[in-house]
Amino acid sequence: MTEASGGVTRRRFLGGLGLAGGGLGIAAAFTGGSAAGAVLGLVDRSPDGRSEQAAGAVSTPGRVVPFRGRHQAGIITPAQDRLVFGAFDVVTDSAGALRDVLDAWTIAAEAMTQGRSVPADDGSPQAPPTDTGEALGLPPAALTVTIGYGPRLFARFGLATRRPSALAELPPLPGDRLDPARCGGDICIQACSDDPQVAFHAVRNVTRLGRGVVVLRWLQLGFGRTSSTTTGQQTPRNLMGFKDGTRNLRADDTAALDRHVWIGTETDQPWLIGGSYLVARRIRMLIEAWDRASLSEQERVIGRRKVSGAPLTGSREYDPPDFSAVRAGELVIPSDAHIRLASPEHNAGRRMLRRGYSYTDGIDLSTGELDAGLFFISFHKDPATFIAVQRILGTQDALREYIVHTGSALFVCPPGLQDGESWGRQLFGA
Ligand SMILES: C=CC1=C(C)c2cc3[nH]c(cc4nc(cc5[nH]c(cc1n2)c(C)c5CCC(=O)O)C(CCC(=O)O)=C4C)c(C)c3C=C
Ligand SMILES: [Fe+2]
Repeated sequence: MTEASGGVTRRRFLGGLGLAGGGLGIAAAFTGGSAAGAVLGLVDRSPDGRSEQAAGAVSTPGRVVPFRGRHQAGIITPAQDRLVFGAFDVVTDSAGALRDVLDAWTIAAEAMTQGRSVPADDGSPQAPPTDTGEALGLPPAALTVTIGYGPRLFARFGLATRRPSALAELPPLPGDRLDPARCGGDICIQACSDDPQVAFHAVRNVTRLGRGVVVLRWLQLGFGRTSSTTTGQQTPRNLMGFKDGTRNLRADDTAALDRHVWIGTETDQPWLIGGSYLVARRIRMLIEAWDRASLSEQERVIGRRKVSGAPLTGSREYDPPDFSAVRAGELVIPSDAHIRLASPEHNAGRRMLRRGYSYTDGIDLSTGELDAGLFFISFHKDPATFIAVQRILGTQDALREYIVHTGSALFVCPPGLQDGESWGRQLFGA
């Protein structure tokens, strides 16, 4: 399954992450940029050896989402059906070791998004296989691997001068019932794919490549994307049964993305221009209580019709909500309706890109109720937007009765990589 092309140094580096001496091999590989795959003799997983992108097709499961570009994939690229989100703690004190891992992750992530295995060693039966193997034969399935860095990382490894001032732990927010075991992290990897096994394979393999340098702090699986990020996508439904993402920012609205999502020249860290802040919130839905609420109560809570997704002031999904409409002396969209309180009209024009997923982690053993809900992910030019909106939602939103925030994290996602760049080089600045 492998092709011997890397020699002993690279085999050791990539196979067992023997970091000593490995950096050189990786640096050489990056000078080939996107040709690194050929240099390293990557294994093509697809049965016929071709990616559908090469053949000009755009449909899943063979779809390849380009790994490199101005922005990281996995932010405004079309939301896939599945998510595996890993938050890692860095457990080494060696900046060089961390950098080497990030460089190895770059090569592995680029390969996997192309439907290839983690770059191979010489296939020695005496060593564990470089790639764990469960994605062999599976197509790329639109895999994206997106990296982000948490606030605490910048207090170490000489990175203080690279920290953007907007990156700090999220403050306690009203209504939080956070489980520390589901919060924070030094690095996040968001793997999205239309195939759950492909997404899992990506996080499993970066975890393995990082052994001794990073450890998983928490992991969240998601299914059924709960927002659309492109105009071509139908609005999906969340576990409350409502269409979620109707008024989301769209990939083709570049002016709005520049204003609300992408870090721009206002940052004190120019290396982050083109990146974005990622907020992750694990929000449990009290599904049993929700399912006992009448349809009209559910629609008043959200401010939209359940079946059509239309605002209570309209008849079709994309009708703009009229927040001033009054019927029989009452606001048609109630004052505590979720879409009113979250709207830019109510938040000084603030908007965000939502890219969350539904989750279920079985049942809450203490009550026998479902532990299921929304793994909310949003992207921001400035995380202050999330804080401001959540302060309002956490104190006034009618939805509060049916949800609990149980996990929380903030990361800054750097911009996309150019040919020849790696995550390690990008973070440490050459
Ligand atoms: C702080 C940000 C937000 C959290 C947390 C949040 C949780 C949450 N939302 C839903 C369901 C829906 N949200 C909808 C719209 C919507 N939600 C937010 C922000 C947060 N939601 C925004 C910014 C918006 C868009 C507002 C606008 O631009 O007008 C909708 C309506 C459909 C849509 O526009 O997407 C639903 C439904 C749940 C169930 C939930 C927590 C579990
Ligand atoms: Fe919402």
